[in-house]
Amino acid sequence: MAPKLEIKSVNKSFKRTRALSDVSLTLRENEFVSLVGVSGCGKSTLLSIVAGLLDYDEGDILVDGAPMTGPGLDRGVVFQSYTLLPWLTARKNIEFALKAAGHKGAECRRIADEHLALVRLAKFADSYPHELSGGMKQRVAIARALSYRPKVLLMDEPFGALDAMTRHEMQTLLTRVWEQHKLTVLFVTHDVEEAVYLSDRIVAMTVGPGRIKTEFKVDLPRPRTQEIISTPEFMALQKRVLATIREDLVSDEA
Ligand SMILES: Nc1ncnc2c1ncn2[C@@H]1O[C@H](COP(=O)(O)OP(=O)(O)OP(=O)(O)O)[C@@H](O)[C@H]1O
Repeated sequence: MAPKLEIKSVNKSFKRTRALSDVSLTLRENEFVSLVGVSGCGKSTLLSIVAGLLDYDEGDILVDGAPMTGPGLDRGVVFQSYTLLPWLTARKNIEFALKAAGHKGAECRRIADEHLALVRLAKFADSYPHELSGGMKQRVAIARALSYRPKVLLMDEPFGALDAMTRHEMQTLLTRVWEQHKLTVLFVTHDVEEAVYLSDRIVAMTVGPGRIKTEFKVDLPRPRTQEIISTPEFMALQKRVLATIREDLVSDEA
């Protein structure tokens, strides 16, 4: 299948820190890939670079075969902090993004409502962000990122600020939306269970400098429900990924 996102030999240094060293990664169409690794291994740096929000020193990034030159509507971005505009309702937040993508009047409303229904928030279309819970705000952010049909969805710890129950609900919702919409997703998380549950492939990064260490293919059947978390296959893979990350914690302490 054709690659949707190609990251080729990317290097990035901040003043004193070599944040990324020769990072290469390719995502196929409809592939869900998670980045995991100890704090400081460069996960967020890589995602911000791919989003076009951060410069990089060397390398190439291609989205659907075209060189990436900055932020663009070919990539949808969802961060941990809810990036909704507080003075706009849920619907207007989505319409705002759709207008930027070139959609007009009634069409914006139709697409916004369709995506609010997708994340089960149809009844909250006229609510302002301060009237919504954390999970609801993040659902609006996901609806907004999907509304303009990006080629790739970039998510940085999108459920990190949510309580465990809401987090599980959001994971289930994201899996459902991913299955319906055939999305290509690059997902950053600290939570290995979340990575195994959601992903087709898990890429473990390592520190000093940040680079790719190992990849794990997730061969668990789909569609997945939360019950899969307690199966021996799931737990065995989770253990292997955790062991790889823990090696870095041990070498840090040594
Ligand atoms: N704006 C910046 N200025 C200087 N150094 C930075 C900056 N942003 C990140 N770094 C450094 O780059 C390295 C990678 O940071 P990054 O935030 O990408 O890691 P991470 O894996 O996402 O960490 P975490 O899991 O804690 O979010 C770290 O050493 C960090 O200190």
